[in-house]
Amino acid sequence: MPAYAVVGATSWGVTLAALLERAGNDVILLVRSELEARAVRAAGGLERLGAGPVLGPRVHIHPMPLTANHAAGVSGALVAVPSHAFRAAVQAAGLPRSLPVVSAAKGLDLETSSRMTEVLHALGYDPARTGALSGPNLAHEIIRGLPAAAVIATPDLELGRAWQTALSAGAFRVYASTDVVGVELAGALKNVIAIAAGAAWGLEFGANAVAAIMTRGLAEMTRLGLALGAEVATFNGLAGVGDLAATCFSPLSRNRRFGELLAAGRAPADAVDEIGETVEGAHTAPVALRLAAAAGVELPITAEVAAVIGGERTVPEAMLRLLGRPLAREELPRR
Ligand SMILES: NC(=O)c1ccc[n+]([C@@H]2O[C@H](COP(=O)([O-])OP(=O)(O)OC[C@H]3O[C@@H](n4cnc5c(N)ncnc54)[C@H](O)[C@@H]3O)[C@@H](O)[C@H]2O)c1
Ligand SMILES: O=P(O)(O)OC[C@H](O)CO
Repeated sequence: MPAYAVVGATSWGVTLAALLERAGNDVILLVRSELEARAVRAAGGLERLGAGPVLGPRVHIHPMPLTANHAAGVSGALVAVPSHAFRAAVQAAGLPRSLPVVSAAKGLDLETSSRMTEVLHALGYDPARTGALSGPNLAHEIIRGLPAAAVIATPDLELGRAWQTALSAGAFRVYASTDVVGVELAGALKNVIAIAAGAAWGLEFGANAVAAIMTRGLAEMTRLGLALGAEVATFNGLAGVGDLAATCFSPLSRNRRFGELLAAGRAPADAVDEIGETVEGAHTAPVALRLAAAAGVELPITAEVAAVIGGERTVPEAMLRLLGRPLAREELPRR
């Protein structure tokens, strides 16, 4: 029986463990402590997912690290912790360096501006066997069995096909890609644009304004992606426009809700506390700006989001600055 490891009993980690099990795999869910293992076993998952027990008998919940005994039967690992905890979680998980490892996180490393697969490479994992999973994937919907699609990017399409089979279960459909850079960048950058969309919802600007933010946001995500070696098509796919749409429109999105709270005048730290879960875009905005400056690319929406998070201006001031930019031709990145 194929077996896979999932690192992190987060909303997405538990959902991925459930999907792998539903697709017929044995799963080892690696958690931070025996105490956490007991809590996840007792709940059959995570209470905050609001779906009741979702993990069956083929999901084995163990504290990190992966033991040599368990590692022998594992075909691959998915890492589903927030990007700020990614490096430490991978180190603690003790995954063999030869194992295919996929990042399911949607963020960039604050210290090094790296993508999560670059963090894996820096830790000694084989670039040919690492990849990224992304797409319009709100865990709360997927865990209830609602239809959704994702994209898994690996340098080698054969490896991607194996992941597709491992993860596609019921109404969850996984597509394969070889554009690791694009899938990772799209997944991270869309969170920042979703904060701006949330702010527009919070100010009751309406669907026209949100659609404009999404469209111009997609243009700046694509510009940066192209400058960093991604393919334009990826930004028109599930990891790009697909995830951007889900995140900007769904009230379930933490990034959107964060933007709404900022628009209501909440301090960024208070808004994160109130949400009580991961808000990746808040960390990604300044990193994206650093990458853009180094690549000579302009990211106007991201810059305003970073300025609001940095306490330099209020949401209404940021919106006025975006609306007051010089009139321009509608340039859409194509290459
Ligand atoms: N939740 C979703 O719908 C969803 C969907 C797709 C991708 N993602 C991505 O998955 C990553 C994790 O997000 P999430 O929503 O599943 O997280 P979450 O908000 O459910 O959990 C984050 C919290 O989990 C706890 N945690 C558990 N194990 C941890 C570990 N090993 N290291 C650090 N913290 C740990 C911490 O308390 C942390 O604050 C993010 O990068 C997110 O963008 C999330
Ligand atoms: O709740 P968010 O904003 O972190 O979004 C979750 C997923 O990334 C949506 O695809």
